[in-house]
Amino acid sequence: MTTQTNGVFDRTPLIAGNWKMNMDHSQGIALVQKLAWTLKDAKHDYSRAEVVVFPPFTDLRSVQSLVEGDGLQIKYGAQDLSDQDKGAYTGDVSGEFLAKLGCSYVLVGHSERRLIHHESDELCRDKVRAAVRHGLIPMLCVGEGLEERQAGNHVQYTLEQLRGSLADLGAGELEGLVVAYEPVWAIGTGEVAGPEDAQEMAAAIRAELEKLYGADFARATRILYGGSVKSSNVASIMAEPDVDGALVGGASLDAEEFAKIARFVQHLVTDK
Ligand SMILES: O=C[C@H](O)COP(=O)(O)O
Repeated sequence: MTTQTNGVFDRTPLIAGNWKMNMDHSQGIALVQKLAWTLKDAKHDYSRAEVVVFPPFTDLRSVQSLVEGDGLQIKYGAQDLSDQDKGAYTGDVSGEFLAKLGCSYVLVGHSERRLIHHESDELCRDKVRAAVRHGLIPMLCVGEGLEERQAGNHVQYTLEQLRGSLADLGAGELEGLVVAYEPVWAIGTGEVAGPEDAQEMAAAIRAELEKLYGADFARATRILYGGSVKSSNVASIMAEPDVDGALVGGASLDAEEFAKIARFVQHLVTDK
């Protein structure tokens, strides 16, 4: 990644909106349209802060038509994918299909998949591999629960998830990988990890990536923070040198608020 920087490294900040199971396809179109207009009015420079949305599967074709038809610079991705490419896997969605819908990214191992659907590190690893196989950039989510945080094991726990979800994958296969650190106790709760907590974990993740894949890979990898991010707290989180963006849930459902978050980040980069 090039152009503007966060901290001391050359990485373009990324603001991602995970809609979760919200917004049907017509609501989704309206949200993307409003987001695009709001950012256009504000003269948002996408090369300084990339903007990505993760709608539900059923919205993707509509979002694709809108983005391609109107030549929007907003990117989009899916919230999950199968580790398999095709066959008797009822209800699953192949990375091949997502690539055909123009998805750039795919979330892997979001805490809601790990907790509600009991996805293991091994399955996440196979999903990362499936994403890469189809030219999708995996946005791998990791993060501890309240129990690990209170026991002081949060770094160890999160790095174990990271290693397990990337096991046997080589640096060459993972170009563009994005890691999202999401402390589960801060998701949708209004509790935000302090900027220093986000930095502590982002730095630990980067150091681990360096051990696994070397310094160049670690320097190029974007690490996002997720958990109750809003326009009122994004600036302090983004001021940390190892935090390269945000994975936003609830606040991404409001086009004006989400645009404001992206605008703040772009200004931080521009004003540096
Ligand atoms: O994917 C997004 C994260 O789970 C954060 O969600 P939230 O911003 O609603 O806390």
